[in-house]
Amino acid sequence: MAKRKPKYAVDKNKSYEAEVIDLTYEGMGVVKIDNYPLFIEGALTGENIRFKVIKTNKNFGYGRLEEILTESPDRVEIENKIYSNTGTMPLQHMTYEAQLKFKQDQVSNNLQRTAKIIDIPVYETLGMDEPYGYRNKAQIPVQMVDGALETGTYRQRSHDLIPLEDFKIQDPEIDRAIVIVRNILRKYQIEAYDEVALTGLIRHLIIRRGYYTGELMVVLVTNGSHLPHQEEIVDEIIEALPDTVSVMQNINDKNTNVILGRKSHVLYGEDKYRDRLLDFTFEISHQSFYQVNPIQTEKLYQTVIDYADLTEDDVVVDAYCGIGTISLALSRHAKQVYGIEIVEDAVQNAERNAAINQVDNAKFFVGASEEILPQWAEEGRQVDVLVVDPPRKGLEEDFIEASLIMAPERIVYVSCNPATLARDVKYFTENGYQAVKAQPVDMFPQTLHVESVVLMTKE
Ligand SMILES: C[S@@+](CC[C@H](N)C(=O)[O-])C[C@H]1O[C@@H](n2cnc3c(N)ncnc32)[C@H](O)[C@@H]1O
Repeated sequence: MAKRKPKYAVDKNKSYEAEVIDLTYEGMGVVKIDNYPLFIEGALTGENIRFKVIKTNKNFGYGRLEEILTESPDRVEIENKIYSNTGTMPLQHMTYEAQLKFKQDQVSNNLQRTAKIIDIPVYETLGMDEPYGYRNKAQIPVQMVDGALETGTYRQRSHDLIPLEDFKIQDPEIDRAIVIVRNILRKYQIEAYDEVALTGLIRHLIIRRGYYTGELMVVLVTNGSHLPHQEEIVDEIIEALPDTVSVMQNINDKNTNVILGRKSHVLYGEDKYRDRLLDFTFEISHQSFYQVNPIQTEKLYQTVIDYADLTEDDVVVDAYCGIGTISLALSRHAKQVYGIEIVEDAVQNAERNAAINQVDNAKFFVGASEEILPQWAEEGRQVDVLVVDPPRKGLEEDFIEASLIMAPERIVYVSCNPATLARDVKYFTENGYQAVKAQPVDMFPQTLHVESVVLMTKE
């Protein structure tokens, strides 16, 4: 007997009208038809809309926005629709004030509503005066389009390249550099990699730029080691972009979505460029993490310094320290800082950064924080302030357990994911800590990413 289709409150491909009652963490408008929730991209809270149902699941569905019947005051006109196809600026239809509020709500919803940490104040998001042109790093896919090597960005949820020269949220000097390198590669008839046929050479172009130094690093990610006309290409890059201090080739010959391969070598200069933050100079190698929004990074780090509230007798652990940026910023206020970082290149940068900034009270350790901290706890090491800045998945239980044994007076948690932040803060608050305050910082305007800092103290 044929299976009967399940019946939902709505029918697929039919249009409905409803009021948008909320936004999801992915920025989609939420409507309800007979209590059945549907998510609609591009709709804003408070708007009355007409939408067509495009997908139905057991507990919720998705709709496509057809018409906005009454518009939210938070809506701004999108000048160029191309960015709606790229997905690089998913909040571009919202005023910047509304974006900041959306991010504050993400942090407070996760901490207060989901994790039930109700007494923590979540402050207004620290925003930018000019929320465009901020990214100091571009990782640009390269493809052949109509016979020409093109740089741009993928169409949303695909690997089809949309050629683009103005990325809006990147440093305009980086946009300019991408076009220059693209034209040089075209001149020497270098083929882009084809990920279906597995032929061709150039996969990605990575450009990083020091905001305060202007120094440029250019990385050509190639499928194979031989780069025809290597010398001419490198010479032309340096001539056209005289601020270039490093040209690297990274070889990635695997059939994978991962951008960087394991092997790299220097084609010009050294494997590093420099930038400055809070009066420190940092050397950054191509494998190392470095915050992408320099103006906001200084606000983020200043919040960490304020929340850490150090005295000159304090010993600090900066876990997930990258190239030692937070460690050095805190070293001025502490007796000793210990950084932990899993990427070896980043630790080498951190050590060198301590040396070039004449910091002699910061030491760095290569390894997983969830392995190193438990060792330190077992050795009975003392720590007064613990700073953590983990990747999106948050902290491992072994790490939290070790922190509880070491029992620092203050824990400053820097997070790029409010959901794992709330999960981890809850764990701490159930084990002898209280959450004191939370400060969202907008590191990624026009996008859904939410960064925040939380202070916890020992009860
Ligand atoms: C969000 S970044 C923060 C880096 C640094 N605090 C900063 O502001 O530039 C997270 C860092 O954690 C490192 N990392 C990832 N997993 C790790 C682990 N298990 N143990 C130690 N470091 C890790 C990454 O390589 C990266 O440098």
